[in-house]
Amino acid sequence: MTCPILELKDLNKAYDALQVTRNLSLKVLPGEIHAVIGPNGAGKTTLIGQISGATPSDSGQVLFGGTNVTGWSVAERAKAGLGRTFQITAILPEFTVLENVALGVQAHEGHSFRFFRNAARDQDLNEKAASILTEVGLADRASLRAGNLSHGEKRMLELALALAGEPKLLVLDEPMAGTGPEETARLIEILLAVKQRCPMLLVEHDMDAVFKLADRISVLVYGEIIASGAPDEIRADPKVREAYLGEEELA
Ligand SMILES: Nc1ncnc2c1ncn2[C@@H]1O[C@H](COP(=O)(O)OP(=O)(O)OP(=O)(O)O)[C@@H](O)[C@H]1O
Repeated sequence: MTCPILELKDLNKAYDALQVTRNLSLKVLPGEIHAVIGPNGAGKTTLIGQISGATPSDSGQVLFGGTNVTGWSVAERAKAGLGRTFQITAILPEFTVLENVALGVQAHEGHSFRFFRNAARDQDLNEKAASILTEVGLADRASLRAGNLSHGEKRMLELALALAGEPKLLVLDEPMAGTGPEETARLIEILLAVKQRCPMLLVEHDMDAVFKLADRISVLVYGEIIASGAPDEIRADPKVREAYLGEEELA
């Protein structure tokens, strides 16, 4: 049997009397995009915090690559290969796009930020960074100041920064938020390409994007997963239609 890259077992989190996630279990398998959808306030952000380690769970377990990481910090999980993106931006606006990614590669390789002292290493970092920029479609923006990128391009750069950490799993928090239709279409293509080497857990409100990207979808309502399955199963599930998705959205 394939070992899940991420397995959540009976996770719970309450804020005072408000139970935000409830006996929440799910798996992300190698090679797949598993989307989590649900109405506002369903607990998606809280769940991402529980996965990344930013929000301690009251009970339950997070297994990453088969290892129990429940008690691990954000930094420890990130080091183990849990990449999170589309959060508060880590982009350095005064640096070029290439420098941003090269610094990300440098940080991942365990060097502190020494700002490019060794020429040979610079070249190696720059080559790795350039290859990641090609992967996310930003090669022609490499020498631009990151602050001058469009909103959608900044999202691609955030993805590039996450990839610089060579993650074993990417947790994507609303990657399509604020992007226009063209950029969304581009981002979908890029994420489908990235999926070939990195599985993802995707939280996203854009249903069109979710149904194009996801191999499996879990539907979260009031902190509970009410349905989990292939996109067609979710589309046809009466509980999901009733609880969350409008009939017309699924037509
Ligand atoms: N730190 C906190 N303290 C108290 N209540 C919180 C806290 N964080 C979240 N909540 C509450 O938990 C519930 C779930 O919030 P959460 O942000 O996880 O939902 P969400 O599914 O991400 O919503 P959205 O789609 O709007 O981002 C909400 O009722 C929210 O008010």
